[in-house]
Amino acid sequence: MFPAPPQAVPSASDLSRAEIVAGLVDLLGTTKVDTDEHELRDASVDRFRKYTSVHGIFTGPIPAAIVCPGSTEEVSKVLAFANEHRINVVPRTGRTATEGGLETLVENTIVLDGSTMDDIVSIDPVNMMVTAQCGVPLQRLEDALREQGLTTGHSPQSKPLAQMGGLVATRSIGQFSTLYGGIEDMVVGLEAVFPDGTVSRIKNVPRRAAGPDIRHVVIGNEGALCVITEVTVKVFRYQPENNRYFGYLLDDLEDAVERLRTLITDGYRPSVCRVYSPEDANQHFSHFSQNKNVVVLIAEGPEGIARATAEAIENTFDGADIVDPRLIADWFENLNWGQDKIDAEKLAMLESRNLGYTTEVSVDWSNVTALYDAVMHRVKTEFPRAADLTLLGAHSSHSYQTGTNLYFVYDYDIKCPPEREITEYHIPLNAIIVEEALRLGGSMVHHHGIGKYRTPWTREEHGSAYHLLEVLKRGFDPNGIMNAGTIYPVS
Ligand SMILES: Cc1cc2nc3c(=O)[nH]c(=O)nc-3n(C[C@H](O)[C@H](O)[C@H](O)COP(=O)(O)OP(=O)(O)OC[C@H]3O[C@@H](n4cnc5c(N)ncnc54)[C@H](O)[C@@H]3O)c2cc1C
Repeated sequence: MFPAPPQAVPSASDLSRAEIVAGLVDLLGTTKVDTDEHELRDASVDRFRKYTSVHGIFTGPIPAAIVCPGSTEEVSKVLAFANEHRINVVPRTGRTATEGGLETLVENTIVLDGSTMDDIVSIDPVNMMVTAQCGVPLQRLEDALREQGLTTGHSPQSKPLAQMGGLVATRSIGQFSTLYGGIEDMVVGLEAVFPDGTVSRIKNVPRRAAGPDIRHVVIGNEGALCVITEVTVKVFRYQPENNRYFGYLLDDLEDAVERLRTLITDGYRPSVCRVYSPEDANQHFSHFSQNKNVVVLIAEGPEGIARATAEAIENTFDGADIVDPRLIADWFENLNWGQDKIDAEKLAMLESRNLGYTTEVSVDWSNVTALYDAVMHRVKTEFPRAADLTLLGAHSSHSYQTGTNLYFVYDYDIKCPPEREITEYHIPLNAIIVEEALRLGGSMVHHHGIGKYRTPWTREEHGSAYHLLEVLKRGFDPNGIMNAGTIYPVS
């Protein structure tokens, strides 16, 4: 039995839709309050419902307004107003969310769009940090840093579109994470606004032992506790001239994962460490993958470190078939997704009725291939529409001392009306992967966030520690106005 999609929730507000809009116009003026019907419809979903939305089908509550505050003070005013009148608020920035975090589950929601708060506040090349408002796209920040020979080291595939607020709110991770870490390793300090309008600024210090690390109340909150208005992240020297690219073909997934584990646990940190199953490899590397597992690695950093890392890679993958490094470098050049690829995907979905989604989980080293095998087996034997799958595979793309992630990819032909795509295909596949990750002691979500579609398992994910999450919600959002149904299941 697979879970049902989240259900619409009636508004708890004492104000009508028109009164909410009028109140927002009073606070911000008409130019910052958008009630255009098409914009509102689009704002009711994210990429979890990309197939239904491309067909113009919007079945959930349509928000009352999209507001675009120009300052932290205006964010504070909007939240205080929403809190007083119990209006649901969904924050957004780059709108690349994939897990339903942007769905407006409650009637007459306010969508709070931070993308117009887009100043790069300061670049500090001495103390190696950059401060940016929530609406700065990561690509723009990187371009500005690279002019000074610097980089954030953060490179999610959505870098051209995703913005700093959303990147921090989802605990995002980039392709070079094994060297630079996830966003949680990069955030030095930040500013956030809480539902009652309180503005909290966590100062920038190299480290401190002044109680629990309160940055982590904000990082990964997915708009369910507060709105992030500004962030400061570390920067590093950008030295691509030292990069060395590696590719290998291996017959056996377990062998590939074991060599990766050896490399990492021996203490090496290539920026990129990826192992693709043969099925997944075929969609990226059909020109050389030969139906084998493909390993992709990049050694980077200061010259001496890059050289030592490269030597360790060559030793660890000794005996595997070597791929021409130029093929790996070329592949990286075209990996990121801008608006052009999103638009092309929309056209393709309409023309071909074939769609691809992903579910990313993590697990310790001992259980990587067990998880892969279990998911492949269950999907093939239990998923009622297995015959419609055109791709099912996985890759590991972010590795740690104790384990790695598995990023499952699945494409399918849609042989049902568009409005049933989610329940017939996406939810069952997502459920199988999440259940198997939890069964093997892993995490049900590695980097996309819980959104609204993995909430059936939030309690199981956290076990007895779910209590801590509940206390955070009660403490920071007692009226339950922040992004209802995200992280926390609707009660
Ligand atoms: C093609 C593609 C590739 C992707 N690749 C990666 C990848 O490599 N790594 C990765 O980690 N993710 C990836 N993602 C997922 C997505 O890009 C990330 O989750 C990203 O961090 C979202 O940032 P955003 O600015 O688009 O946020 P949005 O989509 O606007 O919002 C995401 C979530 O954060 C909340 N939120 C947004 N802004 C704020 C704020 N200011 N304060 C509080 N809450 C807020 C929203 O309510 C929502 O729940 C990819 C997505 C796509 C479409």
